[in-house]
Amino acid sequence: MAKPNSVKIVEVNKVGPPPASSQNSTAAPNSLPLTFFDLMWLRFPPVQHLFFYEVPMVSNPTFFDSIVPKLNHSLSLTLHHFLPLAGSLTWPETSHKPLVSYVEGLDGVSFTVAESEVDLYNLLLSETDFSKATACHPLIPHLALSPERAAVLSVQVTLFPNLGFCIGLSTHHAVTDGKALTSFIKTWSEICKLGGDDDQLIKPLYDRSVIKDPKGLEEIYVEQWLKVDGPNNRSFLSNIELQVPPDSVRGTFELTRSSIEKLRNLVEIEMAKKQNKKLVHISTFSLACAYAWACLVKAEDISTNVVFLSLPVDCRYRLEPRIPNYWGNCVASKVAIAETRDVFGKEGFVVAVNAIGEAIKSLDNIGLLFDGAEKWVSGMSSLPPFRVYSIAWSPRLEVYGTDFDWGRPRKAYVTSIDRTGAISVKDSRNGDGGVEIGLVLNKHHMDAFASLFAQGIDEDLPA
Ligand SMILES: CC(C)(COP(=O)(O)OP(=O)(O)OC[C@H]1O[C@@H](n2cnc3c(N)ncnc32)[C@H](O)[C@@H]1OP(=O)(O)O)[C@@H](O)C(=O)NCCC(=O)NCCSC(=O)CC(=O)O
Repeated sequence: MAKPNSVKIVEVNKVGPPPASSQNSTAAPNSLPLTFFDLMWLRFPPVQHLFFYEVPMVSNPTFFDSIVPKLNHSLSLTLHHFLPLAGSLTWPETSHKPLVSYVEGLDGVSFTVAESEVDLYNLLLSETDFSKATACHPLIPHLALSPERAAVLSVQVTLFPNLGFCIGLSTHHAVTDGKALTSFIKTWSEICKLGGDDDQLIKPLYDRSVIKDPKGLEEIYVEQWLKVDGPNNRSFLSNIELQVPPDSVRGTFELTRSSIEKLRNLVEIEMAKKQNKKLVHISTFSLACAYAWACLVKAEDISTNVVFLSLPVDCRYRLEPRIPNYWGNCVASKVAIAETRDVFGKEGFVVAVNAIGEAIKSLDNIGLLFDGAEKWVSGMSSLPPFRVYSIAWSPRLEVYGTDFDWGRPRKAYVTSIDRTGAISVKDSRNGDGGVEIGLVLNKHHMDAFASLFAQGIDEDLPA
């Protein structure tokens, strides 16, 4: 019997933008230097996503003769505006830092077409069972990495006969963050839906001079990376091999709009009781992250005195001047800190909201945005001896709005959290302003988390 995780690879080809001669001058630059924001992620494992689309009764001919060519052609048109994604990262001896460049005829996006041979669709989308974390791996495209060269994007489309298909993406974080990747995916889906290029689409800003670096972080990060397993280590391979823990399972948990409102009321009541005027930031994001974090600390029965939660912060709206359309990496990191025993307490969730709120509130002071940034690369190049929780993705990136012409995704996963251990936070599929939490844990911790998660929102919280 076939193992319930196998797909048949039908073809692998390379997709690039249309030839330069056939295009107008709005193309993205062929080559870009990395900024300090990019350098932070130089050896980070690929960020991987899966988007499942339900297309009942989809046949093999429809998929191979219509859907795949449509996705392939629109990808090519889209890459014209996002050339770095079709390129490669290199670090020539003549350059003091790495760069990403696209060379026509050499580079391109690896595009794999596959067919699922078993019912992976129902296995992975089951609402009642947790799927094995590795079950979805055959749907994720390989991102070619070698010491000398790293691919930036690879794509895989996989057919589930009669059920639908899935689009898998692997990307290199040193070239794109969540906002930049989302702008590419949204543009691709729009072009696919419209059936051609659209000049009205918002064009990315590639100008690197808008990124100021008064602390000299670029120099610091380059020096630090060269020294990790160095001297002069210009490799793209990580010194830390992040593994998917054996026996881990993948879980998705929904906080509906009304659950979030209940949580918000709970926090406000607790704050009023204590006449605590300190808490000034109670957003949907902080409530959702705090709830997941508090449940997780309890489920994992953490024994350290203090717990940390690292939050990604989009700096595009926080730099002066603002750079909303900047394309590349522009995320910083803020860490929320709480005493573990307080998180375990009856008001653990409120403690977690406070900790996250304080971390986010500190961003009002732009001077604190890069506080401690000198140590960000050293933090990335070694594993801490204790659990550091982190958040991946953001509800604001609205993955469930990604419609390539086959409707909203039936399900979207940030699958790479299985290596990083991050908590993924996304918008809710039903578009009600709720939040979807994604986790990969061992089965024992997942069961404990599920129970705590359900208890907390089922309890009679004031609505
Ligand atoms: C620091 C933050 C997380 C804090 O978020 P918060 O929502 O708590 O606070 P905030 O000040 O931004 O927003 C306060 C309120 O205004 C609303 N609001 C503000 N700006 C908005 C916008 N542009 N679009 C829609 N809503 C917006 C919020 O929804 C919220 O309302 P309401 O409470 O009603 O909702 C965020 O500002 C931020 O930078 N988010 C982006 C993170 C990101 O890019 N992540 C991807 C990283 S890359 C990645 O993850 C890849 C990987 O590593 O795997």
